[in-house]
Amino acid sequence: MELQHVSYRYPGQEKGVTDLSGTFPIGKITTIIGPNGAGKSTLLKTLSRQVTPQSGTVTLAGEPLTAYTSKTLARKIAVVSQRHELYDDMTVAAMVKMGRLPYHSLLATVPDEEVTDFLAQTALTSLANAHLDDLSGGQQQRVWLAMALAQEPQVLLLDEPTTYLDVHYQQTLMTQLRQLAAAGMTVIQVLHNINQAFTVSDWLWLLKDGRLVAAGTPGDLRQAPLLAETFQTPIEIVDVPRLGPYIVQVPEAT
Ligand SMILES: Nc1ncnc2c1ncn2[C@@H]1O[C@H](COP(=O)(O)OP(=O)(O)OP(=O)(O)O)[C@@H](O)[C@H]1O
Repeated sequence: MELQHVSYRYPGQEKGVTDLSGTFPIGKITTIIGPNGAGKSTLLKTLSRQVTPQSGTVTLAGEPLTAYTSKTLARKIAVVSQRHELYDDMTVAAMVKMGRLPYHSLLATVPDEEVTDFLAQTALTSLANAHLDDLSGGQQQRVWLAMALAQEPQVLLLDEPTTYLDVHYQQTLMTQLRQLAAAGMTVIQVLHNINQAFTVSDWLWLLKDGRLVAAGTPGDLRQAPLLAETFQTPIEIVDVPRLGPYIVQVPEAT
């Protein structure tokens, strides 16, 4: 995916994203980082066509996003959503079947076999008949991932996917994202955990005040002054045995 001079302002607001240009490499994990309100979620919304930029172009495989029909786009781009109470009555299997809708006209005509693999990949097989409101936050998060995978997308977008996950499942998810990228999927996520972002990603976008401050490999962006300035907090990079360089927030000098 590529952005060229993309700007989006929320209706009647000054806030949003401004003049973003750059690429999201195919088959790689790109993580968008930056302080609260930097425009990370807004950028993801421009990539999923949830919002349409007032200026600039977002392209997928060389075509502007606006050229795709909704159904075609749903076969190319999937979003791992956050929890939504609207679906509490649905079973896990029915939710994952919804992910197959870009390939069928009706939910009722999606064969059970089509969701088996996606349930297995997300360790949900034994919960297939459970209702969403009977699941823990972490289990629900896996349902959203299973739905997105059922779309068999080229691009997977995730907004803070580790929010409801314990450290074990955070690690499991990051490993799974690495496997999906290795299989050719373009993974684009927003993370607040900066060390997780630097560890798991091939490419990073650093945003602040709606603008792109820097984009590059973790090695390019692992610079204490750049991160301290962007996050407005004192930062040092320390070498942790068996872990490598680690970004730590240090107390303000008194
Ligand atoms: N629906 C909305 N209507 C109006 N302004 C919005 C809306 N959503 C976000 N904004 C504003 O746009 C700017 C960017 O918000 P965005 O949610 O993209 O930031 P973010 O980097 O994802 O923040 P956070 O880390 O806090 O989730 C912020 O100033 C925010 O107040």
